[in-house]
Amino acid sequence: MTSTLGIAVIGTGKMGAHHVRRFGRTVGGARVVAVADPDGDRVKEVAGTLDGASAHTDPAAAIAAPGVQAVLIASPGPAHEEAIMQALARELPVLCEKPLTPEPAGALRVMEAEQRLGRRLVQVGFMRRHDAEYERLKELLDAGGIGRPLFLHCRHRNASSPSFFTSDMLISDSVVHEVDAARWLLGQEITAVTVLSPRATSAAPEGLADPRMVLLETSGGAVVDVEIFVNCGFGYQVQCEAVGEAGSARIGDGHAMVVQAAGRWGGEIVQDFTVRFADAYDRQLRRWVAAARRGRVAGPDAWDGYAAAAVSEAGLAAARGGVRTVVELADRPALYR
Ligand SMILES: NC(=O)c1ccc[n+]([C@@H]2O[C@H](COP(=O)([O-])OP(=O)(O)OC[C@H]3O[C@@H](n4cnc5c(N)ncnc54)[C@H](O)[C@@H]3O)[C@@H](O)[C@H]2O)c1
Ligand SMILES: O[C@H]1[C@H](O)[C@@H](O)[C@H](O)[C@@H](O)[C@H]1O
Repeated sequence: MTSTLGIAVIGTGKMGAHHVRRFGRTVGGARVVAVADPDGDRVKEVAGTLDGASAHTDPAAAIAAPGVQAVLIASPGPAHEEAIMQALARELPVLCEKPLTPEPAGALRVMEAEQRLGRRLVQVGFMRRHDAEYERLKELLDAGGIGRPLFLHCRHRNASSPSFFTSDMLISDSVVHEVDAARWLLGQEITAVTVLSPRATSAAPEGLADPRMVLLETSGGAVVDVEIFVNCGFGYQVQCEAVGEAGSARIGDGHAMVVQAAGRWGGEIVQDFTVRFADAYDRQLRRWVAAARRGRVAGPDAWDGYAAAAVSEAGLAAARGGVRTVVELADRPALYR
């Protein structure tokens, strides 16, 4: 492998363009050599910011472009599986934005493809696992610092939702982060989901069930509550308080500076994920690049993407039926143990 990893970026919308900017600025050892997006103007604009990257409207062409050694997928969730399969057919390492696939069936097919290859090549962009605060909380829990965990109280607030957001996406696109974080922090699977939908905020677009309260039960007997509120108006907040038998620990309270002046004190609330998780995205990419150069993954894998999708599926059924829904999880293949 050459000293600089050649990357194809599939999907050059908000997140894809963000990742593209990281290569060459905060993430070394890799270079974007091809970009793809069905929106021809968009892909040309992003390619224009790069030195010599080819622009494609067909993702398959970008993945097959000369010099591509790894693939970063940042297209919408329903398009992930097809691009992953094209990358796996070439045995290329993949970093796929969350959700791996919106439904568990697609994730199972991805796992089957990896098992045929006999190795894990797919990493999922659950970037919270690379966030310094989440890492500290995980270390504390693993060291038994607050005793056996009983609860995780989570708040996940976005200032506003994009125009394409649906009520299902509050669960499959947003709460999916808490699902992965809870599985990772606790080292347990999610076994059942309950969803409560209070009266919607008047700030939400017509028909959007926002906010929601999602309750997750875990295989170790803990309970996780998640307030998901994607039109809260005031900013981007992701908080998590773990309560154990011997104490509690909380992350996500504040990230910006506090200014004291003219007889007042105060701070700003960050407005979106690109600011709150900037360091986590950098660390995620650096670790992925380092691992991809060795043909490995460095973080949540296809099993984690599958488990999260299975919980989302149960969550959507719970929301529709108004009842507690048990998560159906396949046996964990040996490759992912
Ligand atoms: N980890 C995070 O915090 C985070 C934050 C935002 C978005 N995301 C994820 O990133 C992905 C993209 O989200 P976004 O906010 O950038 O959306 P976006 O709508 O801004 O961008 C998506 C882009 O993909 C393109 N596209 C559509 N179909 C495609 C296909 N088949 N192949 C390639 N490109 C295609 C669109 O033209 C668009 O330019 C989603 O999976 C989303 O969940 C993750
Ligand atoms: O795609 C985004 C992204 O994953 C953010 O991290 C999350 O806060 C949003 O709710 C979601 O829509």
